[in-house]
Amino acid sequence: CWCGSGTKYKKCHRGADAVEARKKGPEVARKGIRPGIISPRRDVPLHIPRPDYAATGRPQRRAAGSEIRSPDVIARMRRACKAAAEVLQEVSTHVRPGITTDELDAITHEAYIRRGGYPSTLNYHGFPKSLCTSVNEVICHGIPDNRALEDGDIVNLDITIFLDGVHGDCSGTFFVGNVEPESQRLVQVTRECLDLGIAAVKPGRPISDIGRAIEEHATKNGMSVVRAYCGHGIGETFHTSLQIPHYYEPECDTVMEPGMIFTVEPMINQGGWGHRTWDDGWTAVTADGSRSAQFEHTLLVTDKGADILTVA
Ligand SMILES: O=C(NO)c1ccnc2c1ccn2Cc1ccccc1
Ligand SMILES: [Co+2]
Ligand SMILES: [Co+2]
Ligand SMILES: [Co+2]
Repeated sequence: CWCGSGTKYKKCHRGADAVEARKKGPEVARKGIRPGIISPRRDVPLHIPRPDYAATGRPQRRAAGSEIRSPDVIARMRRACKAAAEVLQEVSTHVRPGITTDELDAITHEAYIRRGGYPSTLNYHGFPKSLCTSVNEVICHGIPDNRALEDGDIVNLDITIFLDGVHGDCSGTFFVGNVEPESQRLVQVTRECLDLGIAAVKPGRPISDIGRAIEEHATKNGMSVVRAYCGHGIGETFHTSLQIPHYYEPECDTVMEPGMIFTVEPMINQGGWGHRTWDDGWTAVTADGSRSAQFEHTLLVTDKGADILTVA
């Protein structure tokens, strides 16, 4: 299934997810149409090295390899992840009521290129922009468009840079102007979920420890964990076959080992965990219209725990 856990369809969250969304009936379906307009794709100067899929949109299928990264890849990942964190920091300073998500995309696009990097999401499976901007009930993969951010919104900016042959991936959820307390609490709990998930990273322990720590904290606070999108192995490819569920999935029993590099990127909903996808094929929204927040880091497993790489 989607998260690679091999769970049978009837048990897998995607099956339950689809059933849940159908139960919601037409009022959810109507929301599937994008309100904004997407601008033409931005160019990347030819001197910028680009990933294999930049021209075709399709990443080369590679056999599942070792998840243990070489010292050379680790060194390059440290630089790419630092650059990603710097870009996130820089772009977040532009978040305010009135700016459009497309303008944020343009700022991000230039910030990557200024650092000699390629926007990893651009044309990744055909994704049309250099940044994901997920506003309010959008869970992830929001496409920048001419929608202006409004006072009271929350917006996740998901940054991934391809630099020196490797990908650095991080995201944060930011307040637009004055945000009401319930949404502030959602963002706070989501940041705590990321911190607790990373604290659970220990060599010798199974990957499922991460989702257990996150799900416990989210549900304790009356919130839910999105099940359809996971963290992932990352390095010379944007995604590897390693999946990191943010809910407790005992079947995800891969043992964490020093040298592994993956993201933890919990998406936490105010209401139920169900999602649906807009008709653009990318934008994921909560099935019940409640708000969703996300934070993401790329981290290296060390013999003591986790070394967070996406720090500016
Ligand atoms: O790890 C990610 N973000 O942290 C991540 C994972 C997979 N696809 C991604 C991202 C970001 C952007 N896309 C592009 C896209 C491709 C196909 C379907 C939907 C979106
Ligand atoms: Co699944
Ligand atoms: Co990301
Ligand atoms: Co990611």
